Amino acid sequence: MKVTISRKAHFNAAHRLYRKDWSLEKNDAVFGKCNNPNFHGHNYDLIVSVTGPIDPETGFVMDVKFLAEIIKEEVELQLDHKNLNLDVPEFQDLNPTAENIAVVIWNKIRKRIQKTFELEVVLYETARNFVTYKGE
Ligand SMILES: Nc1nc2c(c(=O)[nH]1)N=C([C@H](O)[C@H](O)COP(=O)(O)OP(=O)(O)OP(=O)(O)O)CN2
Ligand SMILES: [Zn+2]
Repeated sequence: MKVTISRKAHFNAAHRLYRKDWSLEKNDAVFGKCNNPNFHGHNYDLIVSVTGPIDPETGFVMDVKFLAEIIKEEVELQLDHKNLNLDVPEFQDLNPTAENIAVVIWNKIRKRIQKTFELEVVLYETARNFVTYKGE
C-alpha cells in the first residue's frame, strides 16, 4: 500500500523568457510580454508530493517536517526574491519557463528524497497556469 503526502510552498521571483541566440523580434513573436527586457515577476505556488509505503513504526511515509526543511533549503532559500535569469545558476543558459523551473526543482528535491519514494512537483506560475513534473 502506497500513500502520498504533500507540502505546499511559495516563492516570489522575477524572470524574462527569451533566447540569447534569437533576435529581439523573434523573442517578441514567441514570448510576447514575457520577453520584457526589464523582467517581470510571479508569485509561485509549489506543491511537492512524496509517495511511498507507511512506516509501520511511525505511521509516516516521511516526516512532513523533514520534507518542509528540504523545500526550504532547495527551493525557498535559492529562488525566493531572486531574479531567476540573473541570480540562479541553473537558469544562466536555460529559459526559466514554468516547465523548466519545475524540472529544476524536482531534480534538487530528488537528490534529498529516499530513492524508493516517488516524487511529484506541481508549480503554479499564476492562479490559472500550472505545470506538473514526475521525473518521467
Ligand atoms: N508553456 C508555457 N507558457 C507560458 C509560460 C510558461 O512558463 N510555460 N509563461 C508565460 C509567462 O511567463 C506568464 O506565466 C504568463 O502570464 P499571464 O499571461 O499574465 O498569465 P495569467 O494566467 O496570469 O493571465 P491570463 O489572462 O489568464 O492569460 C506565458 N506562457
Ligand atoms: Zn512570467
